[in-house]
Amino acid sequence: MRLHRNLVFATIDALAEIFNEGNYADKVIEKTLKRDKRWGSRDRSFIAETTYDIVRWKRLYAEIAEVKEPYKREDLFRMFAVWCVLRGITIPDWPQFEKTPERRIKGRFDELSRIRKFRESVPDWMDKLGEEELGEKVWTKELHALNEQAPVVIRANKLKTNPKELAQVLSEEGIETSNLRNYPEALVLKERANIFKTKAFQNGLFEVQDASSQRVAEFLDVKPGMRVVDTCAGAGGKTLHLAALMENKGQIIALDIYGNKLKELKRRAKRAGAHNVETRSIDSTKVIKKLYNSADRVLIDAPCSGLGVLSRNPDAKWKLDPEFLDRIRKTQLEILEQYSRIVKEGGKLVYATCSILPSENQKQVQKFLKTEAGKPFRLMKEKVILSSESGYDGFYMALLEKE
Ligand SMILES: C[S@@+](CC[C@H](N)C(=O)[O-])C[C@H]1O[C@@H](n2cnc3c(N)ncnc32)[C@H](O)[C@@H]1O
Repeated sequence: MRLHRNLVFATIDALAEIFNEGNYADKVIEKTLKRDKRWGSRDRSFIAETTYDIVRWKRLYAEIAEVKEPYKREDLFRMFAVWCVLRGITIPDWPQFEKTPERRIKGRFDELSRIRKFRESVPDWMDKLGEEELGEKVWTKELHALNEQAPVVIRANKLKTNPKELAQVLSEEGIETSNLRNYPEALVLKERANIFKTKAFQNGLFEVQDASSQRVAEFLDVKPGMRVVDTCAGAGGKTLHLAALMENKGQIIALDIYGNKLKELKRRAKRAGAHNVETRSIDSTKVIKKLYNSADRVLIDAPCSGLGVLSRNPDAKWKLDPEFLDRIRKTQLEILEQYSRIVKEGGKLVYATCSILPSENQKQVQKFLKTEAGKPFRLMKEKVILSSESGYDGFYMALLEKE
């Protein structure tokens, strides 16, 4: 691989913004890719993938390069040189890479690879917590899986198409996919591509949604004609899936505390042809109280650490901290206690997170069942999806019935 100066410089600029200014990697990359219209798809994927790679391996690379935060530009070039050496890419003879100690880099890599927190590149506190909660064996395997690049999975929108037909349409647009066994609506891309540009996407034939995430709406056991409340709907990944499972019949009320996310949800629902979705912003407790005892099904896709989706969002390793986790666990329990009241008698509730920590998952459900609001509920089943076992995101979901 020959490195192009403008692409490497764009990557270094993006890294400076992510590491030193604390901006979100996806947003920074999106902005960086708009910088030069002449960049083709290969150039764009070089910038995106290299930036994500160096974000993912930040601790390991910084340790090998012997640099400390806040990183100066020359430090970022040193980390970039580590990336090159470990991938067997010839270092260009630019002044920025003068005297790159290739042998020393390889030696340091071998040394540090013996220690999990360096090998898998995570902060000390996260490594300790993961081991405490999951045990040494599971955490080691899981962490390794969460450092793999995530495959691109899409969900065929059954309101408009089916996986077979969609695969054909995408193939005609030059995008090859394969089926995913046991995931009835999913297709996985054989090669990464900018699928948002396809006509199929613009016509609402699919959504990008990880395979594990596609399990959540299924778990809620919805039927056409039901009244369903999606309480933490965000931009509507699961809402749209629910609409498809309900064949557009019945009612879905999508809630979130952020109005801008719900705006995006509405745009996506229109594209997907989902007509039974109504959005409501939670701007006071009244919004929730008005819905008490009214829904056949309630989904709580709770805000969480996102530790199950590190392969998609490696940035979270550096943005999360133990205080945030404490706060989010409190919020999760409050949400469970309040929003569960929306379920009517005989109705069902799914509590889901994209975390793999029992303290955000099973333990929260157990705590909830002991509260006043939890008393009428019975845990019907729960599913723990580990990335190391499924090959997709880590997720948790619990189905509860109100008796
Ligand atoms: C895991 S995300 C939801 C993802 C979304 N369901 C999807 O499938 O695309 C959690 C969502 O909860 C929202 N949220 C955070 N605190 C909340 C609260 N107290 N009540 C309702 N929603 C909340 C966040 O804005 C975020 O959109």
